[in-house]
Amino acid sequence: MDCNGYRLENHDQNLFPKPKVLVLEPPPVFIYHEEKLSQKFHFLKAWDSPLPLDQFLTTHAHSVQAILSHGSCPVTTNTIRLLPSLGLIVTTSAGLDQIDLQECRRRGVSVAYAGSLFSADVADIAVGLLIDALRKISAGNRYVTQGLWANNGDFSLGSKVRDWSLSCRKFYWAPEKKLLILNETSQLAGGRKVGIVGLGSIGLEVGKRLEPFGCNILYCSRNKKSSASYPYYSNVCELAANCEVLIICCELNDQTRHVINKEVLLALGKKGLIINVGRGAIIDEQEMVRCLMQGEIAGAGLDVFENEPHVPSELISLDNVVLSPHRAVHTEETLMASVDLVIGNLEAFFSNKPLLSPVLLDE
Ligand SMILES: O=CC(=O)O
Repeated sequence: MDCNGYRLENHDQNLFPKPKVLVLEPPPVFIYHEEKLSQKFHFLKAWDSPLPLDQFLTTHAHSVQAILSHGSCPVTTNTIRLLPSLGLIVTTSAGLDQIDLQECRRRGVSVAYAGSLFSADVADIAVGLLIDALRKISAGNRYVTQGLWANNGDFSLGSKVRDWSLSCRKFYWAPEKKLLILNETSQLAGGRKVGIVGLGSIGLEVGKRLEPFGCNILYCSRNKKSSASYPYYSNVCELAANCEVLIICCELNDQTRHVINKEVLLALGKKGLIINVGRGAIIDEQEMVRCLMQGEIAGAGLDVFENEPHVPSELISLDNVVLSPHRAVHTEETLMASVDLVIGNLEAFFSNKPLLSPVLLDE
């Protein structure tokens, strides 16, 4: 038995009750893997109770030592204050904007999170959205499924992932082949310029995936990264002015809320494309919708929105916008890994051992 009064393995439920963990709203790991999680812990399901949240929390105030949370479930000052025995919040997300970290710091509540568990999956979606928006894959799908192709419609052209400058194009006539040959080596003028906002683990994975496409990567983040050789911009507006695609990979906090504003979008320009796999509120969404509608930017690929699951209706009808339901983080495989990480963190906490993926709160 550990010093919290729990035995995590082979427990007799009467002698050694399972540790109680509060769930405010069920994260996908809980929805898909409740049975596995429930073998070890007793979950108090706030969303399932007829009691109003505050009353539910007050009822269980002294038995809740841990909360299981997720990216779109706020853990507020009020919730933390109503739980005097709370010692841990484990969130299945990499983002932490939904948790009042200041209150956690003040109260000495530890936080565990997903760290870089999902970074590769998120980067895959970022690149997928980019290629889709440039080459109009989803728009093409609609065109075919709506029967427009069969009706002799005209589907508009997309543009290259690898940008070629017209001035460098060279064609020559090869009489033996009776062909007009495009001289590729002499005409590669340099890749499409992609600006990454936030060069953390997701941003680095995005860069790694786009380099083989011949893209020129630029980035902007809080600090210049000594490990990255990409050109650095301290100002996001300058970055936008110097690239054709802007990919948002940073976290949401007071400094990054609406950092992609009208000025940045106009700097990105009429041929510019914006991809967001960070958080919706990093972009001023209303302004982005206006820019898309008025052709101030060329298109967007969006996995996150300001008021999820609500997506501005204007975006739904636009063919230059690709939408995804905030699923960049999850694949079947990472969801399984996420369950193990949640269990590992909760077991560590209830056994007074170091957390597997702690958030460093003392900054
Ligand atoms: O968006 C999801 C996450 O932060 O993990």
